[in-house]
Amino acid sequence: MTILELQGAGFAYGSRRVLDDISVSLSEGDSLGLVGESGAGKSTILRLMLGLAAPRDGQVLFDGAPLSLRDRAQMRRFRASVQPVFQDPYSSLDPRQRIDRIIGEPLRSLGLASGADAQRRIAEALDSVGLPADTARRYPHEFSGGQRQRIAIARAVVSRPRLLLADEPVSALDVTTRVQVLELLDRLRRENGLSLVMVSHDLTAIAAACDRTVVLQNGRVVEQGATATVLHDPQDPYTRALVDAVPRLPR
Ligand SMILES: Nc1ncnc2c1ncn2[C@@H]1O[C@H](COP(=O)(O)OP(=O)(O)OP(=O)(O)O)[C@@H](O)[C@H]1O
Repeated sequence: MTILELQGAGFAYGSRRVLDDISVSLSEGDSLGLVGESGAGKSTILRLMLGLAAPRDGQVLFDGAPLSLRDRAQMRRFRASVQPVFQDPYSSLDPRQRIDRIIGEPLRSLGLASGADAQRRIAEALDSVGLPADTARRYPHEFSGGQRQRIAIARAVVSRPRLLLADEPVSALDVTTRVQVLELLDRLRRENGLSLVMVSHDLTAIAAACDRTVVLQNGRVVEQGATATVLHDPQDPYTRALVDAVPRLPR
């Protein structure tokens, strides 16, 4: 079943059009990479997919129904189902809050669990990202970048979402940690049937995490398909230039 779909979506900041006629859909278990040079519109697509902005043209469908930012019941289901993971695990975690409070935030704001039930779900989320239970009682500054990104991912999965939207989730991390966080995302997908949209400049990360890839140029889709095909047999000259800029792509 389709979880989230953009149908002919267009967007503009003021009079400046930045997206045109974008159609992409995510079903259970799908993983989709969004690539394209800086300014191509990747983050803006994530904003539409997260319900942080409404498209000027076309529509966003959630479980087959148009997403309405004013429909509170629908937005509550949407927020529990579709969760973001941000780029920078340093600035995305409030340094004054204990980890259990940070991870429990979606449970509180969505009214999903409280008290012992919430603590159980926080412990489960920590376990699912490979962090020990005592992490809950500590503060962000006690953790490395990779551990912080695991904490951010624990916060993203605590509401038991169906879809994660990740904007450059590994670009702030060193190479070894990158691989570990990509493996974690892959395991969460396999074990929990999670779907993933990932924006990245790093085509190696896209190749590791995403079955399908959409290539954007100036707010338009120039190519989309199976990641292996898009990266190893690009049809569009723009995609070819992106791929040629990477010294070695894994086969
Ligand atoms: N708040 C804003 N106000 C005005 N223009 C914006 C705003 N945010 C983004 N833009 C413009 O919209 C276009 C698309 O930006 P967007 O951030 O979606 O691209 P991107 O592909 O994610 O880029 P990057 O890889 O650099 O993050 C760019 O031309 C950008 O300058």
